[in-house]
Amino acid sequence: MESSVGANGRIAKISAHLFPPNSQEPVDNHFVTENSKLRFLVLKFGLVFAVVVLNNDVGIMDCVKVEDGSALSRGDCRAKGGAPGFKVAIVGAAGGIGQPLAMLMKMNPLVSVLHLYDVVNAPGVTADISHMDTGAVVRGFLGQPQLESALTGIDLVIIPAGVPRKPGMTRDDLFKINAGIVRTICEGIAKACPKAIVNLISNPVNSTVPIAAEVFKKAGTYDPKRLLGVTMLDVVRANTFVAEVLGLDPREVDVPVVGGHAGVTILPLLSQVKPPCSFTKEETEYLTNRIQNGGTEVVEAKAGAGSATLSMAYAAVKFADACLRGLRGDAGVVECAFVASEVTELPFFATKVRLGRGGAEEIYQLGPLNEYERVGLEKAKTELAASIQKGVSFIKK
Ligand SMILES: NC(=O)C1=CN([C@@H]2O[C@H](COP(=O)(O)OP(=O)(O)OC[C@H]3O[C@@H](n4cnc5c(N)ncnc54)[C@H](O)[C@@H]3O)[C@@H](O)[C@H]2O)C=CC1
Ligand SMILES: O=C([O-])CC(=O)C(=O)O
Repeated sequence: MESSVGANGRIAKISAHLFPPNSQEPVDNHFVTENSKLRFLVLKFGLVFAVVVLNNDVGIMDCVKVEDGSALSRGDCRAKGGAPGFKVAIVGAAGGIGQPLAMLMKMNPLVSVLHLYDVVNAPGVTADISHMDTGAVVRGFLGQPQLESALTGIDLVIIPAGVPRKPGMTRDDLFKINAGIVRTICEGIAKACPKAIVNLISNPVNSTVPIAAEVFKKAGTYDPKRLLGVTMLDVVRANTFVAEVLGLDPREVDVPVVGGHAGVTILPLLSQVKPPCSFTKEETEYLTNRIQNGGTEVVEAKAGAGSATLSMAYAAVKFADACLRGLRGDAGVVECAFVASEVTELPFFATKVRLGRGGAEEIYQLGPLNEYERVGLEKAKTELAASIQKGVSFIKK
């Protein structure tokens, strides 16, 4: 491929490899797409960007591939001076959750490479996020043909892909559309990054996690420790609402939330709140209802414009960061997640888990429950059993 800025040897080399012929290999800091018009625009954008960046000796282009296949210079796939880190992919990166999540992950010092994949609008989000002067190198991927490239070599995949609720809908009403989306993405993960940790956000989580597990089992890649349904938003809400009642800073409050991620399956264990405290019956009922219906509260307030996105992006980053610290080998990283479990008779259940190099390395028991929580647990299990079975049957049918 000829370049109009061929006078500069370095740029000529870059331009020759922006879109390697017949290559599935994504090119760093460029949007990879099948659309030739878009390719041309992106190529132009990439060249202009390369000129600016190289002239200013800024590290973000340090990883552009050159003829001999090695990195152009200096950074080996991370921004100049950037600490070694993990490769993270966001699938559904152009969505309401995906965009702020991409922004926050670009700010995370544990991330060295950030892949942004979506079936629409990924070029704009990628260009936008890539201008942030933080360490992670950003690459964008658009559409199904790019899914495998987006996932290759990835350590942690975060999935906020799929449709959100509108007022009057339950999370289960999303199953029809989101089940197929999650299946396709998980087939891609099984092929391209079978050892990655997966953070699954797409609803209904109580069914999509079993779907993902069945896809991985079929592919022979299933490692139950590496598949985590994200229930962090329930914990974030519980901490906030409990702190309000207690008159504390929410950062000082820790509420375990177990079960699943829909209605009565969301079971806050108010008897185990830290710092130790007690609630009246009225407070317990108010808090339990508010935590269980936090998602609906946002759906109704947004009045048709979707569900929680900003608080979810915050919660997703909090959880992803915990997973990355676990991967790094940090001790004592404990968060709640919906995982394969033997804590109850159900095959999946959300509890506190210890995150380590292998994912959810230890799954904690429920601990002592009071009578109110024991009744709640039975209700949660009944609904959860049906949602789990629905997910399993979707793949096994
Ligand atoms: N686990 C949790 O606590 C929460 C889960 N959610 C769920 O997260 C999901 C996403 O919510 P929003 O970001 O608000 O929705 P959104 O509609 O704003 O964004 C979804 C994104 O997914 C993309 N997408 C659709 N099909 C795809 C595919 N096959 N591959 C990759 N990307 C695809 C869309 O193009 C869109 O950009 C919903 O299912 C929602 O219910 C939302 C809030 C909390
Ligand atoms: O309520 C929804 O549909 C989105 C969600 O899962 C939440 O906000 O907890």
